[in-house]
Amino acid sequence: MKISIASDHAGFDQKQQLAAYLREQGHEVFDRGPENDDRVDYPDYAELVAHDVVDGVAERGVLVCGTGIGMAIAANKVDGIRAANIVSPAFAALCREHNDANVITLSGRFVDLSANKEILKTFLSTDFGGGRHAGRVEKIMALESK
Ligand SMILES: O=C(CO)[C@H](O)[C@H](O)[C@H](O)COP(=O)(O)O
Repeated sequence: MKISIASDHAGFDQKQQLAAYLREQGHEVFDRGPENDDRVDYPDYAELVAHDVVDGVAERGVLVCGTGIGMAIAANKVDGIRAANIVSPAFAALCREHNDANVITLSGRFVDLSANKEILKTFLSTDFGGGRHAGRVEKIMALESK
């Protein structure tokens, strides 16, 4: 799968490790930065990954900040993005099955690397359930033009 990933300074270490993990798993990874842990502003990186996803450069996006919250708020401002801030594999499965999330945002400060790897694996391997969820996701996307 083609995956775009980025972080801010708080998520930098885990972003590096998660990008390597995804490559080991055979994914094609576009690392949109940053290249070190100097302090940066997370919306700048959320924007890069969100555009990769809506432009079709990547099928999914991964964003890591201190909590994942700021990244989710920022990414969801881009039309076409359904970003979910996830801290457990169960929620990772549900954000795919029910919400067809195309971007996952992770916490680099409150969730450890091995838990985030498990969360990411679940996010990438779970399909959208469709059915009763499809109309709800369509209604979410229609909000962009209201
Ligand atoms: O947006 C966030 C909180 O919702 C992220 O966790 C950021 O990484 C955090 O705000 C960065 O904070 P810092 O004090 O500038 O390191």
